[in-house]
Amino acid sequence: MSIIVKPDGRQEEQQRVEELRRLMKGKLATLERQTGGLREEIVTIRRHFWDDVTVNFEDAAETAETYASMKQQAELLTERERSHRVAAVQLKTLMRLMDSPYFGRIDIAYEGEDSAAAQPVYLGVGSLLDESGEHYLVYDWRAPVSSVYYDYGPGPVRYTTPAGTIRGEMTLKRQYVIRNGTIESMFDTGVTIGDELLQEVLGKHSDAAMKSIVATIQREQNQIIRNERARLLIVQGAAGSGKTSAALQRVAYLLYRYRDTLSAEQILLFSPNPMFNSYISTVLPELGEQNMGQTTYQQYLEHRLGRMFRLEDQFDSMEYKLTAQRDRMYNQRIAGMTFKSEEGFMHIIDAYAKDLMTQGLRFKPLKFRGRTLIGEREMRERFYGIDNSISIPNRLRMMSEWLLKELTRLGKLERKKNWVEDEMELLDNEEYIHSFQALRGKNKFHDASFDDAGSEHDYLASRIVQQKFKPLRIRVKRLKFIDVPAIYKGLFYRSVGAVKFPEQWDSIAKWTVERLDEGIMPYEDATPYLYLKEKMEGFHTNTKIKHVLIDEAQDYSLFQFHYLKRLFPAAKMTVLGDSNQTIFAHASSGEGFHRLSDLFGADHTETITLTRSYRSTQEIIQFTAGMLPDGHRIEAFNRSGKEPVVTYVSDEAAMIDALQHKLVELERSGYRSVAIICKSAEESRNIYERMNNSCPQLRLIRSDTATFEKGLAVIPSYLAKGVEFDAVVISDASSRQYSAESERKLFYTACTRAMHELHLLYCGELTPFIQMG
Ligand SMILES: Nc1ncnc2c1ncn2[C@@H]1O[C@H](COP(=O)(O)OP(=O)(O)OP(=O)(O)O)[C@@H](O)[C@H]1O
Repeated sequence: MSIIVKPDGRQEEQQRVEELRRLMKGKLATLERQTGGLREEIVTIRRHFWDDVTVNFEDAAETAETYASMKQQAELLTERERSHRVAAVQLKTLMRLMDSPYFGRIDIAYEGEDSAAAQPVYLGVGSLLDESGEHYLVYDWRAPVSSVYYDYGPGPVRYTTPAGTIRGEMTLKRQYVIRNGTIESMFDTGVTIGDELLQEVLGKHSDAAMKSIVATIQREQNQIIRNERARLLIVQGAAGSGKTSAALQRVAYLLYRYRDTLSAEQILLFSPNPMFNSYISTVLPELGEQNMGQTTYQQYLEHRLGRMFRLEDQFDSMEYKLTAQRDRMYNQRIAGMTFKSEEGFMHIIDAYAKDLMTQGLRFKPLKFRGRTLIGEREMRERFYGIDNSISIPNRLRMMSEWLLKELTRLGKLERKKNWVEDEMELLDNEEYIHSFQALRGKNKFHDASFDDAGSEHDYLASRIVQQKFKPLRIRVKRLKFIDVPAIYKGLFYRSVGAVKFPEQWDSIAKWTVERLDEGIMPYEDATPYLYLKEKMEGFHTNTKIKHVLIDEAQDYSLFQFHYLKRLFPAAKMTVLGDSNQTIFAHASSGEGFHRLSDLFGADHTETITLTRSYRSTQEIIQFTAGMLPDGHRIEAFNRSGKEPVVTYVSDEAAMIDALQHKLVELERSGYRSVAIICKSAEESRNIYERMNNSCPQLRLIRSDTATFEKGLAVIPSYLAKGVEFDAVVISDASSRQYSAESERKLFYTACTRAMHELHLLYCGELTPFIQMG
């Protein structure tokens, strides 16, 4: 039987798998030989590179000959290296396909063909060609034709290729579970990818890392993965609806679709915390792609701020919000966090920057050996003496040129100072010889006289001054003569004018200035500060990045989105979030996420909403949806499990006992990951310390935890976002912990981390967010 003919029954299908595996084994053996041979060749060429090159620079002709032979050798090496890379990629693809060559099949009769002539298209995690290299035995899941598998059921279909739209009729849609070359199950399905397979995938216990979902991508997720039009793609999706999964599949898709022009380094993912990075890190390599760049907004801010300030951690500000209610500044601080993250504050900074065009810019005097060389006043006068229709960044560049010239002039005067003589005496012989040679090179000695002391003295003096002035010149070139902290503080001394500031603005302003004076940058000030800084200096944009993906986007403020948009002007943005999981203080309204569509304008924006949730059992989804006013919109995937269990405990000691009991019970049930989710880091630490002795395998997750692992963990609610566990125990679901409206979403986020079982303990009164039926 030929492997490109259409098999019908299971036996024929199995035969096809076997034929494919035989073919792959043959290909593997050839490729292994080829890569081995190429590797040896490369090593040999590198080792003997110069043996085969005739080096002769005696005259122009010989030199040209030498270059030509070097070029030839280099080209040979490059060509072998390229062949090796290509073969290595093919080898990896084959190895991936070996166990499970494909997961789906669609039979398509193209427009004008009889449906009996429908040809099968098999889909796998890579493509496979037959021996002739002309027919696809397996199509990559990202190939244009593969989209039909995700978008349609049997009936009329169409898909887009770079050459245009293709229409046809799907006569069969089949799914397979193939392991170790054996078809374990196989079923024909309708429009959506069959529930059976999803049931099986979702019913499994969790892994230490996220899995790829290629075989079961749902139609609406496919819209996210393959979207190429939108400059801004907004994905609003319920907890567990596959936003992160779809985002990662999208990266794999883009890398395939634009493989000649797009590389993994040109894609950047902003994720919520370092542990999340580890959690998702295996998905792309599993699909045969390199991981994209990953960062957190916090890391990005730190990188931009440099060492000027100690940046407060986003999680510290969250912890403050959750635990510092008794702090005298609490209400002001929270109001300040919200205000500073709104678009309105950005406009205030815009207006301030406009004022700075004519007054108020602050400079740092250029000092040398304790003396002021160029004072702030002189700089200010110079700056405001320049035509004020010229933008601030351009004027600063002009200032920088002027300052450099001034430094050259002042440097000449400096050479005559006593300190230069002192330094000269300390010079060692080497320095002298070096200057002598340099001077000879410059032809500064007259008549080749050896001891032109005057020249040598001047030269050494100028070198000494030059060296000592070097840091000053670098500061000037880097525009470090602008006093950005003072300018930012100036914002808080301004009269409030017509703008509507929060009532407590005076104390917020005072508090902010005090923090900055202490060298601390509050988290909520970091973005406004950098925005203002870049408005002065000119934006340091990164045009290399072509795609920015922002996960857990509900926790970003509109201000942050504007800032990111400016930093990556050449990038398309994919923004994924769930406003029901907005938990950070600076984004408490979820406003940023709601108003995102204004960022690029309606014409460049597309929004996709995911309402079906896959992570948790029906029972858990129903229970958690009840916590939300719009919870009825969330659709549960049809997978049943145990009802969530709410247990009353009399006091804290009883809570610890109950937690221990639950952990033992859940571990016995065979779950691989169980988390005790607490509201704050403080509560997590407390529980961990009390349970650590009797449960040594328990792991405490903190904001700097870098790896996600299976097992038992205690974790603060806000660090658990984005990840999932087989079973979750909420340590304290009492109204004492969760009753304010702002805590509703936090509680919802914590509960929706559970895949199979959810347990809640409470002491005193139960949180009002739970509706007991
Ligand atoms: N099409 C699918 N096929 C199989 N599994 C899926 C599919 N979509 C989502 N899942 C699974 O559902 C779970 C939740 O997915 P994911 O973490 O991507 O959701 P999310 O929307 O980012 O969640 P949250 O907002 O709660 O962090 C994961 O275990 C994922 O593998």
